Amino acid sequence: MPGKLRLIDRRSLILLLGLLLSVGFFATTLFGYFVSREAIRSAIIGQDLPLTASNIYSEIQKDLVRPVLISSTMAHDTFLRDWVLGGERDVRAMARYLQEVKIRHKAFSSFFVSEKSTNYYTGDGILKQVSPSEPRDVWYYRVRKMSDDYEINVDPDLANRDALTIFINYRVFDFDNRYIGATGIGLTVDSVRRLIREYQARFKRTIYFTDASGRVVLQGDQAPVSNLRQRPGLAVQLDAILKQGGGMYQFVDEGDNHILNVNYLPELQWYLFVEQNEDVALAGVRQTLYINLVISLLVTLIVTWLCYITLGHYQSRIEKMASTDKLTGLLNRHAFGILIDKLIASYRRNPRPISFLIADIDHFKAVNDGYGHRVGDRVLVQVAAALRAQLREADFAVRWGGEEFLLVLAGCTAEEAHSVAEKLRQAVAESIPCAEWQELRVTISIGVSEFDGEETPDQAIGRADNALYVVKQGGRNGVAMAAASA
Ligand SMILES: Nc1nc2c(ncn2[C@@H]2O[C@H](COP(=O)(O)OP(=O)(O)OP(=O)(O)O)[C@@H](O)[C@H]2O)c(=O)[nH]1
Repeated sequence: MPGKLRLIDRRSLILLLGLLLSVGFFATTLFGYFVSREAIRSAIIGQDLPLTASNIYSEIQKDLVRPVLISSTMAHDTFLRDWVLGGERDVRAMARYLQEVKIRHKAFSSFFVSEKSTNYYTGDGILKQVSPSEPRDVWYYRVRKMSDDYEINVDPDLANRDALTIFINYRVFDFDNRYIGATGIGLTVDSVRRLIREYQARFKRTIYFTDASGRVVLQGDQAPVSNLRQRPGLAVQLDAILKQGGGMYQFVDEGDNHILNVNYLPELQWYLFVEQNEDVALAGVRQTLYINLVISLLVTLIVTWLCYITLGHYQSRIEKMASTDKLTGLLNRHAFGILIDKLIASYRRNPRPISFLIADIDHFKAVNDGYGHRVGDRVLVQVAAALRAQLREADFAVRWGGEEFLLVLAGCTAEEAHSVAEKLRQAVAESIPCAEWQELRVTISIGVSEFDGEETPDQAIGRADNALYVVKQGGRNGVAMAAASA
């Protein structure tokens, strides 16, 4: 029973250790995760998105603001206005002018459309005449009516292969402020698109430009939608965002939280949207969290397993030390108490004979006195070894007293135990217990009893002891069977 109790103690200890380690690891891993998540979140809000926005902004300024200035210069150019007012006579002069502008500013095209003649002039001369019924000329009739000085028109139809083409359409007035046509240049915004693509690929950010209505006018490869009002999470706050003209926002789209940085570009009357899907940004830390949890679990399992093995090892060593006689290696009386209880319990369930042998070395005092205690000890060890040699698996031998031994033979009747005792007696008598003292011989006397099921084990051993006494009285070196219990 104490052994079982100790086992339960060991299991509880290991469970407690495992629990403590798991809770500790789990708490630190989770704490680390939340700290990293907050750090990433504040970096997205405080640095990443504003920085991306300002980089894109300066790139778009470089790509678009300059062309607006060029178009403005063209619209206010006295040559152009004088040439129109002079009756648009020398087409080649206008073509040269437009060609020059195009080459000097590396534009994709340069143009002037006259209100009076409806001619569409380019660097090559008259391209065509614009007409209100021609869908491709719709832009001109829009520009003609608009109140602003210019518009920026992203024209996908005129895309030059993969390159997106943008036209700056600038209204031209004569010196009396009468509308006389529209001029400007067409250009590609490849560098902006390249930058957008790069940011999107590297940081998994979505970048696009919208006009004041929320329509997407410029994007990398793909904007989430062509109009932001199609995104329910964003649509509800879109008007407020566009009205405020920029800031940091959040919205939920398809279950994911998105952080949004919006900037208004007054030069273009566009809004720059830089958006980060927070769940995508946190995928890395979340993966690290899972890996950490798995590592923590493995470490916990390994540590608890090692502790379980080590504790078991030391426990069995301590148990062995506590239950064994140091000199002979036989069991001591404490161990006997545990084992005999088990044996008797199994006898109660399934009665099988149990025999006891009490063996005592004859005249051992004389050995000690004659050869010294060291030799006496060696004799004890040798006799113990001879006893152990007779044991089967279910049997056990106990150092019962100084030079007295008890053998418990399970499944052995008194008759069988008697013959075992006789063999033992002979073996000891014939052995040389100490190699240094070849002439030294010892004998043993043995009393044998069989447990009758009615008595206690102590009583059966007492009967064997009485039989031993009889052998001693009879001259020693013999075996005697105990009398039946009274
Ligand atoms: N060397 C040694 N001697 C021991 C040990 N334990 C007990 N003894 C001695 O064993 C001797 C036992 O002597 P007695 O009880 O008189 O018995 P005996 O001399 O064997 O005589 P009988 O039993 O009558 O044959 C004592 O002198 C004890 O001191 C031990 O561990 N080592």
